[in-house]
Amino acid sequence: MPRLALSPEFPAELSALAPQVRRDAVTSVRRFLQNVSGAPHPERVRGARDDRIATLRLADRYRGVVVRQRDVYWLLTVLPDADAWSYAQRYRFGVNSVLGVVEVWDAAALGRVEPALRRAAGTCTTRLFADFCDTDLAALGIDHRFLPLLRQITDELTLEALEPLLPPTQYVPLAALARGESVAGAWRELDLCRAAEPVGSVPPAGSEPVRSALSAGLATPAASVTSAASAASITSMPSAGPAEPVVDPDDLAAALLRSPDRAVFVGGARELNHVLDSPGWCVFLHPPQHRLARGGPYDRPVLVTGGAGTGKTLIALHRAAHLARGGAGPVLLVTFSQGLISDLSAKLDLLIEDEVVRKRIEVGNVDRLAHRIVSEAEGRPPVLVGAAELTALWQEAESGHGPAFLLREWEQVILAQNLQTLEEYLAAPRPGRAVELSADQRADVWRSVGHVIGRLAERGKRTLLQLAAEAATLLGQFTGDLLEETEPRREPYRHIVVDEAQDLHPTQWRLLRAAAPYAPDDLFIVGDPHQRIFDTRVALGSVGIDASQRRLQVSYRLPQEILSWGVRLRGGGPADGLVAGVQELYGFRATRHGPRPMVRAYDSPEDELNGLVTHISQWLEDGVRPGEIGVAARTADLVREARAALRNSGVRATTLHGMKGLEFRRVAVIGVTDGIVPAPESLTPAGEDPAARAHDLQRERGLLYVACTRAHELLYVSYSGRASPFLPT
Ligand SMILES: Nc1ncnc2c1ncn2[C@@H]1O[C@H](COP(=O)(O)OP(=O)(O)OP(=O)(O)O)[C@@H](O)[C@H]1O
Repeated sequence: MPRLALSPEFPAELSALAPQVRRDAVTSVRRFLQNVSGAPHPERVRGARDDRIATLRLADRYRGVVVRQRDVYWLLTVLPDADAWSYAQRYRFGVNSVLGVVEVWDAAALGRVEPALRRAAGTCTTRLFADFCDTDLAALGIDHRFLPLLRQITDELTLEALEPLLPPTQYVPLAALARGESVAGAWRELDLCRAAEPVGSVPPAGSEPVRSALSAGLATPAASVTSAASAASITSMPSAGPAEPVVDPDDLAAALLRSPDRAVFVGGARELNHVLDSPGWCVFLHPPQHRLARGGPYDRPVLVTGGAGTGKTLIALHRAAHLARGGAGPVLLVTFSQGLISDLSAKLDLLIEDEVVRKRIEVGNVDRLAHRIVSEAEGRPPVLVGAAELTALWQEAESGHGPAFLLREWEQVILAQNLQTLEEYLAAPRPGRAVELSADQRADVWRSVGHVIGRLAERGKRTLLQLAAEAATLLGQFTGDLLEETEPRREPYRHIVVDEAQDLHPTQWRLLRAAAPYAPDDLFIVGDPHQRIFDTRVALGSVGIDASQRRLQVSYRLPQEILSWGVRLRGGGPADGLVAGVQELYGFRATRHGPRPMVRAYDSPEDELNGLVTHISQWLEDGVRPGEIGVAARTADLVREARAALRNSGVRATTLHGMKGLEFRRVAVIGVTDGIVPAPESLTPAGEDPAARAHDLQRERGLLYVACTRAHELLYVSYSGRASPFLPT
């Protein structure tokens, strides 16, 4: 029986075919898998660069292109006959000698550019890689067949121009060397392209240890398809020195298994259907995503940070699925809003076929969790206080400071540090609060807070943060020291996976920490401090979560043009929170190019709305579906006006806050006007607290950045009158 692996391009090409051709092609692939009569057989391709390449007739005038080795077939694409033959003649395939992953070379294009490269090199004496001998390059997995061409490269720009023609595992270490990295540094970058931690892997001499703080375990197979890298077999060289991984370049099956972004094995018709019917992200993970989602068990909590569109949510989904398959206990996947809960639940339904496994995962947010715990403990649902009522209470309690100041002090200093007594408050640091308070002033504030808490208690009402704090205390009582060792513990979840972690308050973190036992794989957290849209900045260490950190650098959503513009908009500067210290956007990059963001100035708000309608109509005429378009504005009024102007179009309009976690093909952000963004009413007056105002400004910037980074194809931004000061010039 043949062993069949599919590449991500195959389902994509297949779905673009006419229905009858598609049906015939699927039937042929099924027959091929079952090795029954009528199954297509491999036919050699004349002029192919790789003698393992063949075609399979899958439908009338359509062929699949395969790389085969013994009983292993890697089905790359399906194309009309002539295109299939030229595809087969264009590429060659290899195995990276260091990582053991498959590599696809655009050999025809490289052959075409070679004369030009040689000519350019003839007029120049410098060579980009002159300082590195062939042995250095071999240690970085550079294919020896590429060396003659590589030796002609004179500068970084030429190397960049070659990037689309090279496998990433060749380009990444070369780009690192070109940037001035040492061989060891380039090796570390290459090592990030692994989909699983190798057993017994050591870097070349002279490099620092690169083994992650995470476990070195290989991945567990997914339930339905044999996940690549799950059976990665990197053997250790039987030498006297430390174990070096040895890759067998002729073992295609092992290489495919190590390449979860390039191949997935399907064992039967059901698995074939699952791969063909699921979106690509369900099946093919990029190596760093695979390594994080399927790695472990992790003996400490894990925190994954990364810019917009780096796949954090996908990793969280795959991690939750992986943990649920492990079956150790219930999994909670935490996200931010009700809308995102439905979105993630629907994605989990797509990702997990097995109902029993799916039922092990609950998707929720912290408020819901707190509500449930307190309801169960008290026997009735808690009553929440409304914003207006709370403001009135702070006004009533005023002690020389306004309601906004007091609320911030309560939430960001007192609740954040769980301060229980005046003495604790007097001794507590007040990070992020610029206005100094004397001991007497603190005592006044404490009295005001006590007043509000007392009045709330009299009315039987609570804020969401109070609810979270109470729920954490209740869980602490269930699981605390008072229980006998033998008593079953009462944490409701075995694993918690947190998405959009940047906006959680310390009190909410305490609740989550209390909701899972201290055990391997307890907490897996993903977030981006640059996308924070609420005023919470917390280092996880300060709430008892000692997480090991991983960072993602590549955005798969954004074209480079939107990414670079967004980074300038965000300020590019560091952001604090989640980890101790600050996070930079440095190194954040995209994998593709697209149009530059369109920034349009209008004379009046009416003209601006007309401009929006014109652009959206054009997009719809271009064939973009309404559901693929997102419109956002800072204020609810502007959103209402946009909805009215776009009525019946089916296009979604929401606030900047509402864009969090979403993704659209095209995005229009309107009203990016001075006086609207940043929203004046959400800024603390500079005279009241300059540090709070600076934080407010950063938060408003973050909000605009979040909305603008939702587009994976096109971004349109407009304003009327004077532009928002946040817009890059
Ligand atoms: N393995 C993959 N296969 C297919 N598409 C992918 C993959 N990884 C990422 N993407 C693309 O990138 C998009 C962004 O992924 P995701 O929403 O998980 O990123 P994120 O880091 O959570 O983004 P943000 O922080 O901006 O909300 C996906 O919707 C998808 O279009």
